[in-house]
Amino acid sequence: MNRPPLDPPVLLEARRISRLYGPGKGCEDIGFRLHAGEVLGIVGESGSGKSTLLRVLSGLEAPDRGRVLYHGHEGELDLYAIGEARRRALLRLEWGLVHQNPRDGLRLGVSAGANIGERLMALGDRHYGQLRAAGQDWMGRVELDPRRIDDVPKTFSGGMQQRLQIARTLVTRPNLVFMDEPTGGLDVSVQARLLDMLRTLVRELGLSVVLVTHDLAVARLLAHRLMVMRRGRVIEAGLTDQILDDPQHAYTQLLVSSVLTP
Ligand SMILES: Nc1ncnc2c1ncn2[C@@H]1O[C@H](COP(=O)(O)OP(=O)(O)OP(=O)(O)O)[C@@H](O)[C@H]1O
Repeated sequence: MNRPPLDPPVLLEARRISRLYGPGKGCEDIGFRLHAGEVLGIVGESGSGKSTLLRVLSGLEAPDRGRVLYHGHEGELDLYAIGEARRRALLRLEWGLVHQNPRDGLRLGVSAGANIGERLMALGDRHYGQLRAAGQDWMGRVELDPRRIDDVPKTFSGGMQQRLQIARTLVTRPNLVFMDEPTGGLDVSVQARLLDMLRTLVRELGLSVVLVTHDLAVARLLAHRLMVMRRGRVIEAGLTDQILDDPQHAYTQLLVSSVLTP
């Protein structure tokens, strides 16, 4: 993907973040800036610290050291200097989180329409007809049959559940989206279609995304920039095409030549 034009404002900034469970386990001394409209991919083999970093960035786990700054509707917020309640509110109202396993992001026992409408209701939307219309509209956008709006996600396939989770996340037009292996755990053909759909949505909505993936094909298609992690540290960072076409670090070269990809 090409970089977005102009020089959009910084949305999220990580300053020397560390969260370590043991030597090389977790993430260490990570710094970057995410600009509005940009997709930042965090890649690396299993255990390199990608999910730990994402949890810290998305307000779910405090770092041992460092700061996460978010430049949102209220100006600059230091994520771990504000209270837990405000952090949770950010995740509910301004951010979106797409889990690898849709079951972690959906309420399986309530209808597809309610799953989508719920986040809008959290923003104050109470009009039943509008919530239902938004549910149908978003089901269509993620290529789910809107006639299944009253069905519960338990009756959907894994790929369909992931689409629904994406609809539920994006319906509120979040300012910032975190995605953890959004196509992981799905059949290859299902992955390809989902990836295509995600790419279209990211482009159309101009989403700002932090994306964790071990799959370089996913990173290539979605991310403008990449950070390559190994044993908790970023060993290489830059534009996606540069990193994947001309990796400088020996580990990245191995990763790109697929030797290390699971
Ligand atoms: N809560 C925890 N307690 C102890 N160790 C942890 C915890 N969470 C992660 N780790 C360890 O930190 C390291 C990094 O894990 P993390 O899940 O961040 O890696 P990852 O790159 O996301 O891997 P994967 O792709 O397999 O999810 C691993 O060695 C893991 O065992």
